[in-house]
Amino acid sequence: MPRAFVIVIDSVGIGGAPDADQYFNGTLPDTGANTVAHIAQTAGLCVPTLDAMGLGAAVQLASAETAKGLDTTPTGAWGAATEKSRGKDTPSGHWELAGVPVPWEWHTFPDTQPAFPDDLTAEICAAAGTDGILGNCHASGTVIIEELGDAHVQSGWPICYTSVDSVLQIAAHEDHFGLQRLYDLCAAIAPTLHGMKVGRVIARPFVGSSGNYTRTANRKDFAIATPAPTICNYVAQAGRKVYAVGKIGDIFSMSGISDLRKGRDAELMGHLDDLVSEADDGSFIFANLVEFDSEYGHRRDPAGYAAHLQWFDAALAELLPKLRTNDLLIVTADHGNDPTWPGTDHTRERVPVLVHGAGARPLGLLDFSDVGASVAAHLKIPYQGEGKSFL
Ligand SMILES: O=P(O)(O)O[C@H]1O[C@H](CO)[C@@H](O)[C@H]1O
Ligand SMILES: [Mn+2]
Ligand SMILES: [Mn+2]
Repeated sequence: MPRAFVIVIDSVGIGGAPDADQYFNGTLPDTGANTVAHIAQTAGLCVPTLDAMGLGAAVQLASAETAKGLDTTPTGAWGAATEKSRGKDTPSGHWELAGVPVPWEWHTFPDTQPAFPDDLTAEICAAAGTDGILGNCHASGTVIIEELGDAHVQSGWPICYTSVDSVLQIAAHEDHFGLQRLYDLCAAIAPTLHGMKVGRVIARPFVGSSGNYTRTANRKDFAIATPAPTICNYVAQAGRKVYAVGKIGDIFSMSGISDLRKGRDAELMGHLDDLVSEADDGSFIFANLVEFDSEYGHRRDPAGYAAHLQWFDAALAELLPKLRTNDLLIVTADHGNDPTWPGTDHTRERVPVLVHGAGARPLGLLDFSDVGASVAAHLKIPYQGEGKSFL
């Protein structure tokens, strides 16, 4: 029986979103942002496997820009997908890839201090058992723990911050505040935030001492439930297994998912390698590799981003020959995060859809949800999500 692998390389956008002018980093619209093309231009990019799957061709189709050095004639099926959900965040992108565009406007918090309404702050304090919170503003997560880490350790107050995304993030020290206490705090306030149509409460634990605070891999997202069944649910309803790798479990609140494997990106590639040999016939393997976004995109580090793409390209080159004859593997992304762009937020972009196991052909301009529909078609299961199969 056929199996389907979808690997989301988080934030690897290819420019050209027709509505980029409606999305911002600060006051600057995302018009012209292009994660892959601008990394190739500023840092240099050597990704022969992705390019052979169609990455360079997809950049050109999406944005009419050329990604320097990406000029191979594709030997895979390739296209560029456009998002319709009104959000350039991770849940919007993943849900739509999974066949469920977001039907509502997300609630975001203003770029003011305080950013959060007083009644919400009071609820956080009550749940945390503290007299106040720190932060209460838009921030970069690595910068705010540098700035407020000492005050957090001294006062015991949680550091609460947000971004242009529909999120409330809480940073707290694993030893001084406690990891489980942080998770419990996020879980306690999540229903209120979800009721406000805030997509996620994110626990951002960190360790270390003054001048040396670092975030750990124990990040946990408490996401709002999807408004309709996703490809994960349809696969599960057909009696097949759904393996989630990385953040996928959090993004879909584990709905439809029967096996979860987590870790840093290098470990996640190891999990994918294991799953190529051990995943059940007829199953769906859905992976997210987050470090493109969290370590390099938000940190505006084009050289680091290029190196991580090159690492992934080499790992993918080792994985592809191990796939079985009937396996389908799709590499795609959920939004952009151009590391050459002002600000530290995501950028509204089209994403690549690079398909191994479906011949060599251009698929043209696609919708995000065509990915979910194609997985269903490949697995030959009933599917009532959005999208049209490109197979
Ligand atoms: O700066 P950090 O904490 O990495 O935050 C980033 O991560 C959040 C969730 O992916 C985004 O909304 C962005 O703000
Ligand atoms: Mn993302
Ligand atoms: Mn992000």
